[in-house]
Amino acid sequence: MHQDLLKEAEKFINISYHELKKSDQEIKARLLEIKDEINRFGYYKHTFEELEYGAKLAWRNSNRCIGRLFWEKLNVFDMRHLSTEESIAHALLEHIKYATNQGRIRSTITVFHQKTPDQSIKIWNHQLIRYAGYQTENGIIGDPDSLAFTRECEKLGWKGKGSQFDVLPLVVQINDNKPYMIDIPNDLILEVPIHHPEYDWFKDLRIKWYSVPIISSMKLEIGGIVYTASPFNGWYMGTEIGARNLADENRYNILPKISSCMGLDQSKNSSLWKDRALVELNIAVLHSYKENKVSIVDHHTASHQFKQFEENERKMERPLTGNWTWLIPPLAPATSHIFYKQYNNEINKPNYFYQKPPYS
Ligand code: HEM
Ligand SMILES: N=C(Nc1cccc(CNC[C@@H]2CCCN2)c1)c1cccs1
Repeated sequence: MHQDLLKEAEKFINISYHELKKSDQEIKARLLEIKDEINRFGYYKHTFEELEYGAKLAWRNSNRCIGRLFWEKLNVFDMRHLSTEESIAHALLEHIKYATNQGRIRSTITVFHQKTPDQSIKIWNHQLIRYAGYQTENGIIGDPDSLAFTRECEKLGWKGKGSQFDVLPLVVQINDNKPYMIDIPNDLILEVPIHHPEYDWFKDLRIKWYSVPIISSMKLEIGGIVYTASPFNGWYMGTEIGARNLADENRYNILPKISSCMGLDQSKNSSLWKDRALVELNIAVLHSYKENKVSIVDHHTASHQFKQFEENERKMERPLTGNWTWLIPPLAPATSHIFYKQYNNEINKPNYFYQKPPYS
């Protein structure tokens, strides 16, 4: 058991210290320290520099991520010293504030204490900011993806307003303690009303989305150490909102409404009414975020940025890994160079991984 941990630690220290241009001397010394710590405690503690670079490497190794050109620009908040639910929840609110930055979104990760035999920290939210989903006798209100988590929050005493866009509370759990739940203050939640640059009726659909996607359900693994609470954010690619979150039938499913307002013929597939509604919805999303000065990237620009990332990695003689099925954008995929290439989907570490949900 400690052998694997030591092996993972050695691989990580060798890669990171080499890239950080440290001497062989330093590498050897650090490895001795870690070996000793593992022998005494069964795990070891990262320096801040190791944690910071490890979080960046994990982003660079995220095969499904099209946004990796900016992997070196990640703001890392070290919150490993926090040991109470209240202080952890407060740090999450600070993360939301700092990352949002009034719309000039800053890629940020907050890392809480590593998993050890006597301490595990779990954030129950999928994303720090997300809308509730309610099952009612006449269908689902809100985000169907949130049905299970919304029920957990209600079990913990939360009561939503029952609207299409109720922001869920934060839920933090240490070990097997009763989960700690708090509402996010409204002034911390920056949202964008979705309007269309030409179709004035679009605003009557009364749809909006939140500015900052902050993934809080994945774990970060660096050199054999697992950080089960390590929420991270970037900014949205428009298609995530316009081609999936608002468009999927099992999400907000608004294409039929848009198509009716556009007066399209929904009686036959070949009118491509779905495609026309999709394009206008995605134009509206990009237009609205830009109008509100909230960071967003269109899928064409994001593809070009990813191409630059590929070139940088080749120049640095690092083998590129990627997951084609996630990298191609869901809208006009064949207009992206990604569509025409194959990618090695090998999983390198450090990386971000799914973990089993704390509730079920
Ligand atoms: C800066 C702007 C960024 C953009 C535009 C971006 C874009 C994306 C998109 C579009 C996806 C696919 C998501 C989906 O289809 O559900 C994705 C996946 C992913 N991104 Fe990025 N990303 C960015 C930054 C980051 C950062 C800062 C991290 C971590 C430090 C990150 C880690 C990941 C991971 C781990 C996945 C895979 C998630 C999964 O497997 O469910 N990304 N990214
Ligand atoms: N732009 C983003 N999008 C993103 C990134 C990772 C994961 C997700 C959520 N993906 C899960 C959904 C639900 C199933 C398929 N997609 C979104 C970012 C979120 C956090 C950093 S970047």
